[in-house]
Amino acid sequence: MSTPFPGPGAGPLGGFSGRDPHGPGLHLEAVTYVAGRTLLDDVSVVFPAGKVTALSGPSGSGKTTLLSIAGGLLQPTSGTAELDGRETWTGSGDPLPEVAFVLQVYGLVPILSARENVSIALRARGTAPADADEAAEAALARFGIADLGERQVEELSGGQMQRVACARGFVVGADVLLADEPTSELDEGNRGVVLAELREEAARGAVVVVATHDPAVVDACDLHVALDEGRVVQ
Ligand SMILES: Nc1ncnc2c1ncn2[C@@H]1O[C@H](COP(=O)(O)OP(=O)(O)OP(=O)(O)O)[C@@H](O)[C@H]1O
Repeated sequence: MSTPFPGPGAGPLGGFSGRDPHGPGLHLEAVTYVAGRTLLDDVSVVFPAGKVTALSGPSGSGKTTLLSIAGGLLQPTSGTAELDGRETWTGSGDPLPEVAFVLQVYGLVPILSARENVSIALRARGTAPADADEAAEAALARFGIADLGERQVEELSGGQMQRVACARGFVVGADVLLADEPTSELDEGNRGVVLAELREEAARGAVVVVATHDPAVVDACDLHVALDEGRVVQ
């Protein structure tokens, strides 16, 4: 079964061409990151609001590093990452409240239930516990795992954990959603579900960036930025 959510096609230079470079979105300008060696080298790219951008590249090409700088987890060695004119690096390594991540390593708390893992993302932002729990259940349902809400995360399969991580990232309704390989453990049907949800987030105006190795995911995105050895090659 092919993905039921084909995008308009991710053309060459999709991350750059044909758009106002100053439009709403996440703007990275001449970003370089050095940690022993140069991991990102003079990267300038725009992730526009309302679009899903695929970030592809071989393993080790710098995708996670780029997402981390884009979302304010890491300070660039030089250059800037700005969300609508505001630097995402706030000096602490905490992301802006407008930014949500789906992390490649999930970052779930193993002894908490799936619902609790999703709920805490909202509670941390000040949502009342009962409302957060209700929204968490709805978010789990978006990814087809409503029945797993009470299960401890350490009892779940890799793919189930990945869907909990997706629910936790998506539940916030953030202005910026940065998803690092969110479909790597999923079968084709569940990959289609995640792609549809990514498109929903963009449709409500969010900046959505998805790091991926999967050509089917790239094809389903609106735009495509490719990295190789820390440089943008497409
Ligand atoms: N804190 C760090 N210090 C030194 N090197 C690092 C650090 N973090 C990542 N690296 C290296 O930087 C390079 C880019 O890593 P990164 O995780 O960004 O790549 P990636 O494209 O996301 O890879 P993958 O597809 O395997 O997840 C790799 O060679 C990695 O070993």
